Amino acid sequence: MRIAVVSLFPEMFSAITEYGVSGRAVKKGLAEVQFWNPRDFTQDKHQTVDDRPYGGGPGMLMMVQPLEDAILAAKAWAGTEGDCQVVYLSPQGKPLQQGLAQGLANSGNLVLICGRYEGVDERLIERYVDIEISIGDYVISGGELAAMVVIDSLLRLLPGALGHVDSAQQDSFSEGLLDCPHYTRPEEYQGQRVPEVLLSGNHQRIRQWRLQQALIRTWQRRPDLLDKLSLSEEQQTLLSQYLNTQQV
Ligand SMILES: CN1CCN(C(=O)c2nonc2N)CC1
Repeated sequence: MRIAVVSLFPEMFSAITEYGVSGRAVKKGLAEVQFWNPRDFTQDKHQTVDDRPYGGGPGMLMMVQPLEDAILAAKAWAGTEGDCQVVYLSPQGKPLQQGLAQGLANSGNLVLICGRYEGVDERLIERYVDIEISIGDYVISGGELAAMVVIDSLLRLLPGALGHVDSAQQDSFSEGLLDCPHYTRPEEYQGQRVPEVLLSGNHQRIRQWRLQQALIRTWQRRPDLLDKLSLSEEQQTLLSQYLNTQQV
């Protein structure tokens, strides 16, 4: 998988290309990440990359010519092996959720456009962008952090990225549920013991306990997620067992 990033600050991306699960995925060659900086495509001695908005108002936009030339170069690289999707990160985009991350991980190559200043000319979005993606209903200083969140969320889903094939499956949201509680040594910490079932060695009981805890946590913290799910018979039984103890 090739991921082309168009950004004025490519150095920021070492946070995901050089550390942790995402860094190991890149090192293993599960994905190639390359960068195209619009500043390298400027044609003036000052290397200007911003421009004033028509209609006035505060702030600047990314200058069209350097950005477009960077996008074309990125597409040329990302598009050489099959088709590629062009993503623009913005608060106006489709909210990033686990299903979208999985879809991106299963898709072909990607071009990620990171806006700065007040954003980019709408005509470039119309001409080149296949999907706008938002990481949340808030405004950050540029598209780079959002692009890193998108890249990290999809890299960990690539086959071979995680040590244990089940890890991604057991993550929060993998079945539309929040994650269950986790425990490690010591067995007793300041008077609090690890739940006995986790010490039992009974894998079926442990699986069921973890699933029930995930259902309870989702019911308590994100009932909106439960509303979207059609629970399996086992999931319904496990949640009902808990709710019956709560006189809900
Ligand atoms: C131009 N620039 C504005 C700020 N920005 C975001 O707030 C954002 N991106 O993706 N999800 C978000 N929220 C990125 C693009």
